[in-house]
Amino acid sequence: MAETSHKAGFVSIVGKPNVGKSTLMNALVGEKLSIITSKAQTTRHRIMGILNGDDFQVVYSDTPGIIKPQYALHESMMSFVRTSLEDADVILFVTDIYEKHDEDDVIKRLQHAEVPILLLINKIDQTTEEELHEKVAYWEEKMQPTEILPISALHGFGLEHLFARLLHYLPAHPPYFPKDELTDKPERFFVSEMIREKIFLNYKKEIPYSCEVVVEEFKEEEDIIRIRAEISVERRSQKGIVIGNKGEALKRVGTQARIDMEAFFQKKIFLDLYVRVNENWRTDQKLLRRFGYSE
Ligand SMILES: Nc1nc2c(ncn2[C@@H]2O[C@H](COP(=O)(O)OP(=O)(O)OP(=O)(O)O)[C@@H](O)[C@H]2O)c(=O)[nH]1
Repeated sequence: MAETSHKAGFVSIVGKPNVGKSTLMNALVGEKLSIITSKAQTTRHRIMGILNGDDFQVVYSDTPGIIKPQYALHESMMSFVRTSLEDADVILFVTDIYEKHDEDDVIKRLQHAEVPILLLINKIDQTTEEELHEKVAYWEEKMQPTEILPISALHGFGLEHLFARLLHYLPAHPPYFPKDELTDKPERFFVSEMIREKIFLNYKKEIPYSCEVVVEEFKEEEDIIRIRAEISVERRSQKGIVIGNKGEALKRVGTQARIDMEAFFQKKIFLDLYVRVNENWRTDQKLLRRFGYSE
């Protein structure tokens, strides 16, 4: 294979919260790298998912949903989106059939992009043809993207065509990463994300947004991985809720996360979970840095 016939590039997946960005990246990469829940703002980091072929390498970036920042954590989440847009060779702007037409803030960010923008209308499994036509017409007028593609990330509709169009726009370039690499994130990152996903699934209201997970210990032995992770909450009252009556709630989170980890690492997992109060960590720059919210 001649080096020049190889295509490689960075593809940024951006859009509002909950439109299906993580579902799309996982479907395109063929691995569950990004956690998915029905709650908005599940993704807090930029997560790269790399898809390798003989003559291509697509480096996808899943990013946090675009919001107006309300505290330091949000500022940091939005800085991940900004750098991801700056690096992009192709932008996948994901919207869905439910998104309200108030996206001017997002559109302003994309207006200066000098790379192709593929606008994806997701969740078409839940709409009618007529509604879809309306959405397409709306976006054509509002944003004039390079292409508009209707998809269903969850059901895999339209993804083959999307991939073909992506490859078309990808520049000729040698691979950026070794061909056996799947992501830029270390194992510990995925461990903390699996725990965070279970927190999102098991608690209500502000609790998921007030929790952060740090893996304090990750010890791989021959037949077992021993993991110790700490869940930070913002207030004492939240600690009680996360632990639950006789520790039952925390135990449930641990059990569910362990099952996912055993599937991911193909190894037995011993998981030890602690809860600690780190007051106002979402606004504390030092703690945010410790939790990995800086580039
Ligand atoms: N019906 C339907 N639901 C979908 C589709 N794609 C994603 N979803 C659902 O939409 C919800 C949000 O999906 P995510 O992939 O977490 O969305 P996101 O844009 O990454 O969300 P943030 O982390 O908030 O930015 C989940 O409940 C998904 O199962 C789709 O094609 N059809």
